[in-house]
Parts: sequence; structure tokens; C-alpha cells
Amino acid sequence: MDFISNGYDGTVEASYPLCSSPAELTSSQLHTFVNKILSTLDLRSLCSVYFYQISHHLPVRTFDLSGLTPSLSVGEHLSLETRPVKISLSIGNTCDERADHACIYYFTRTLTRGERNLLGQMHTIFVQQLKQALAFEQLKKMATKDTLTGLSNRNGFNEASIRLISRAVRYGDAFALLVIDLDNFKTVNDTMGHNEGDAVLERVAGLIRNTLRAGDEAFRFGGDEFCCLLDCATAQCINSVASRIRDKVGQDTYLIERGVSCSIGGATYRAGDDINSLFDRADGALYAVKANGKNAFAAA
Ligand SMILES: Nc1nc2c(ncn2[C@@H]2O[C@H](COP(=O)(O)OP(=O)(O)OP(=O)(O)O)[C@@H](O)[C@H]2O)c(=O)[nH]1
Repeated sequence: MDFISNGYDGTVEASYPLCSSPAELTSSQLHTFVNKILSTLDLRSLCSVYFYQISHHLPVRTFDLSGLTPSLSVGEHLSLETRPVKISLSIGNTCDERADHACIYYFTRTLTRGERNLLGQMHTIFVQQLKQALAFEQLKKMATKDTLTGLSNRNGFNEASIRLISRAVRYGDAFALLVIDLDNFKTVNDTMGHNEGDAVLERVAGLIRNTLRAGDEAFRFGGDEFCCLLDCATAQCINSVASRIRDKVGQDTYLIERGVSCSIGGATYRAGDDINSLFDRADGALYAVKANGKNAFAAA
């Protein structure tokens, strides 16, 4: 334990350095941590825990700890009597072990030496676990990103589709899929080289990304094929997004000079769809566009 002092409201304050990125700290990690502290120190009987995050750099974020114990209250301003333990977390933006990256616990009574030691040990374990969890998240993120274009890759597409389909099933939130394939891309590779081909892919990815609104997401599915998951399901909406993408690509001087355009197939989610059936419909529409001379959009 690095620091113990009297808190300004008469509580005892214990502080530990904590090295973490607040954006990535999840409620479940905190659940685990707080649970461990409470059970180890046998503080559960003191009934209420108040937890919040403070940061000099970020807005306050309250974590949902409602499932932790029946007596837990989150986000309420409880009186000192009903707030025997207050745990607050102050973390900076970066993982640089600065003094203001700390996990601070407030206790209404002085902890025994044994409790202090236990708390210190629990904290050390938590920080180790947290670091591992963050490293794992980082790896996962890398595994869902296409390194050339920076878009999410096919893994990312699969994850996002599963999420959207389960939302559609549960809440009826329909969505749409666009499958985009470049026209005549192979010629760029064959005549100008693979690096130029890569530059074309990056260029197209940037144009698609900048065309989409918040809530829509673009993916590189593989090769010269891209996908978009759209947070809308009307024919008018997917038509207008597809037209915007086609216009952006079709009017880009760099791509015009390389003879590259794009063909797009679209489909909206229907009850009973899984990602394969939805994808097959959009891909069928794309296939029809290719067969009819490319550089157009069709919806299934
Ligand atoms: N430079 C580059 N080329 C790639 C990459 N991935 C796939 N390719 C190439 O992309 C090409 C895709 O082939 P096609 O879709 O048949 O080519 P196309 O000329 O666009 O054909 P159409 O769709 O009929 O117009 C192949 O030549 C692949 O080798 C990549 O990461 N970088």
C-alpha cells in the first residue's frame, strides 16, 4: 500500500497506483475486483458500497455494479452512515504510472494491519489481472482489424453481424448489409504492381469510411471486397448510402486514372435470417450487377 491517510470526511483513505486505460476498464472487471475486496476484508456486512470513477482527464463514468450484492447502490449520494466503504478510481489516460493514477478506497473505520496487508495483496492481484485483460483486449482488437486499411476485418464483421442479428431478434431493430466489390482491380495489380493495388484498397477504404454515418460500420471482407453494416433498413436508406459510395469512388480522380469503380449489392435483414442467408442475398445482387456490366448498385 502506497498511501494511507485520513479522508476529508473523516474516513480513512487508502491509495494505490493503478496503471490502466479507463476506457477499457469494464464493469465486470470491477465487479470481480470489488467483490474480492469485500469478501476478503469481510466488509459485505457493512451493506453499502459507493463506487465511481474520477479522472482529471475524462468525464466521470459510473460503472454498473448493481449485480454485485443486493445491498449495493451505485451513483447515489448516500450518507456517511450508509456509506461505510467508498471506492473510487482515479486513472489517467496513459499507462505511465503517474501519481494521479490511483485506486482510492475510503473506509469509515481504521483498518487493522492485517486488513491493510490483505487489501494491498488484493490490489496487486487486481492490477495484474487488469493488465492481462487489457493486453488480451488489445490482441483481440488487432485480430479484428485489417492491417492494410485499418477497417475491421472479416472477424470483426462476423462479431458485428452476430451482435446486430441478436438485437434484431430481441428488439426488432432491423439493419442492412452492403457488399462492395471493386471493378477491374486486378488490372491495377497486373499493370502497376501490388503496392499500387494496396494503395487503391486504402484509398477506397478511406472513401467508404468517410461516407458512412455514425452507427454504420465498414469492413474489409477480403481481397477487393468490402462490406457495410447499416443502421437502417428502408430501401431508400440503403439506396442513398450505396449511391453515395458509388459516387465517391466513381468521382475520385486517383481511382478514375486507374480504371477502378465499384459494384454494390444490398440486402435488408428479414426475420429468420442468419448472417449467411443475409450475405447470400446481398452477394446475389452484387453478382447480378457484375453480370450486367459492373459499376452499379442492386438490392435483393
Ligand atoms: N494489391 C493487393 N491485391 C490483392 C489483395 N488481396 C487480393 N488482391 C487481388 O485482388 C484481385 C481480386 O480479383 P478480382 O476481384 O477477380 O479482380 P477484378 O479485376 O476486380 O475483377 P472484377 O470484380 O470482375 O472486376 C486478385 O488479383 C487478388 O490477387 C491485397 O491485399 N492487395
